[in-house]
Amino acid sequence: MSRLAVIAIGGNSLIRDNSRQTVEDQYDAVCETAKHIVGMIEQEYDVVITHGNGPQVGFILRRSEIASEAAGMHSVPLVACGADTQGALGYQIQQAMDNEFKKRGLDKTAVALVTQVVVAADDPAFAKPTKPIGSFYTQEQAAKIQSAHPDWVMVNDSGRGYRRVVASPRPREIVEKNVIHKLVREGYCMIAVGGGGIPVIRQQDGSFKGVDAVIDKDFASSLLAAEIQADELIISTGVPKVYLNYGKPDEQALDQVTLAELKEYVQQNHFAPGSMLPKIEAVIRFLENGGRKAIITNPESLKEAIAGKTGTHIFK
Ligand SMILES: Nc1ncnc2c1ncn2[C@@H]1O[C@H](COP(=O)(O)OP(=O)(O)O)[C@@H](O)[C@H]1O
Ligand SMILES: NC(=O)OP(=O)(O)O
Repeated sequence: MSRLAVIAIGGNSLIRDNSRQTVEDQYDAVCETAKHIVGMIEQEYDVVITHGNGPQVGFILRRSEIASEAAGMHSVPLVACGADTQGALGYQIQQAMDNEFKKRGLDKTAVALVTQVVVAADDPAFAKPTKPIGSFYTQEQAAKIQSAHPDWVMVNDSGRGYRRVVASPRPREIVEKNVIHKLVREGYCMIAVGGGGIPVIRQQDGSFKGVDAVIDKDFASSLLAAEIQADELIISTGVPKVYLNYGKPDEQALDQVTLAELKEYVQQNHFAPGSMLPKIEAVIRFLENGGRKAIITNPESLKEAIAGKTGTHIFK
């Protein structure tokens, strides 16, 4: 049987730089990533692709707020903005994967599945926003925005600029996990848990209700990978490997690491909160919940990484 992998694509990795943020630019980046994932599928992998939406969900929310302020249009709740990103990015990934399958003569079909993820209504994250969304601002821009929008919470996002943050509760259950598992094992290339999943709470009568938040896609991907008993969790982001002393003169790439060593490095603060740290925590959760192997690398290194030639490989 093929190996089953959940592969998480970063929302930032689809926005290549601040001057290239159009929908067409994003599709180019998606096509580039799709080529690398199809290369992986050719190596006997069944794949569930998950993706981030941090930049995209923030753009949609801001557009809606501006239209509401300027033209009295109805505003769009954050949960609906997240659902919009699942559809729009899911469409792009599905089309790019299908086109690449055809180009290479592979009899495969990609399916983007709208995915809801259950969170706890009393998750403390609702009172303490931490998830960066939308554009990056300079310190001066951020100060101006903050005085115009006193209700916004803004943070410095890993030294890359200032961003608005929203609540990011912990994912607890993936509502559509069984259908994702069934379809991927039937040979479909699944695209699921987009943007970390649409956050919903389970009400007393058992019904679901959407809530305004953005779930971390690495945490949701880790949960999905554990729930469908994936062989590997692969996190595709902006760097080929994880580093100790990242960005410093004595930076050191990690090739193979055990779970115990990784936990040590977390204690030593090697991973930036809001960027690499959530990925590391997602890997730790996957390995503690029955997973055996995780890889962190960038899209262009995927094929080499699954062959063990690059990337950071983490084992139990
Ligand atoms: N220790 C580290 N090793 C490698 N990259 C790191 C480290 N600490 C922080 N980073 C940064 O984290 C980034 C990945 O986070 P981010 O861009 O938020 O993810 P995503 O691809 O999911 O959008 C890398 O591109 C790198 O700039
Ligand atoms: N939802 C989410 O985690 O998105 P990013 O990966 O783009 O931050």
